[in-house]
Amino acid sequence: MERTYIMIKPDGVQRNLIAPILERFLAKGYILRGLKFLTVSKSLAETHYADLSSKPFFGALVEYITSGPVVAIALEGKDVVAQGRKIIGATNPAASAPGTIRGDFCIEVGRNVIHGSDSVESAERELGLWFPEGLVDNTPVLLSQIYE
Ligand SMILES: Nc1ncnc2c1ncn2[C@@H]1O[C@H](COP(=O)(O)OP(=O)(O)OP(=O)(O)O)[C@@H](O)[C@H]1O
Repeated sequence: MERTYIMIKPDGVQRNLIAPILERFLAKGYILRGLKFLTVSKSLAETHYADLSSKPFFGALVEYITSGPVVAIALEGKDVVAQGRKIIGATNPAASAPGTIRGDFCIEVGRNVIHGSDSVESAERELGLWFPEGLVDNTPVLLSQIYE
């Protein structure tokens, strides 16, 4: 089944949003396949955001992501990449709908509390980067109550 990479950014961790953010994905029914609390090196941050290296905010973005520990999360589920992005909301919280994570928990684009892969291909690349050891086998016994 499809997988995605979600990351609670340093501001989300510092603002004690780990539990409420995780709750939204797990209550929905997505399966947890990886969970890690770690400090991010500059090189990992630069590799993760390599696509944005020419943007004027790249330096500030790397500084932000390395400013404190993050929570790295691997989730699995039907259409989890696109649905996960909906749960997260628009990149700029000013445009994120209420009810989304960014719409409910943050104000500025440079402090938008969470990351979610934007395509199945980026998800696989990012999961390889953040979980090089592989994911955890985790098949909930209640799977038939989530999927028909
Ligand atoms: N104009 C900007 N000014 C400052 N930071 C920005 C700006 N645009 C994007 N960012 C930061 O860079 C991150 C990556 O930007 P991207 O365009 O990939 O958005 P995204 O895919 O919604 O976000 P993410 O990759 O974090 O899920 C954003 O989440 C935000 O933290």
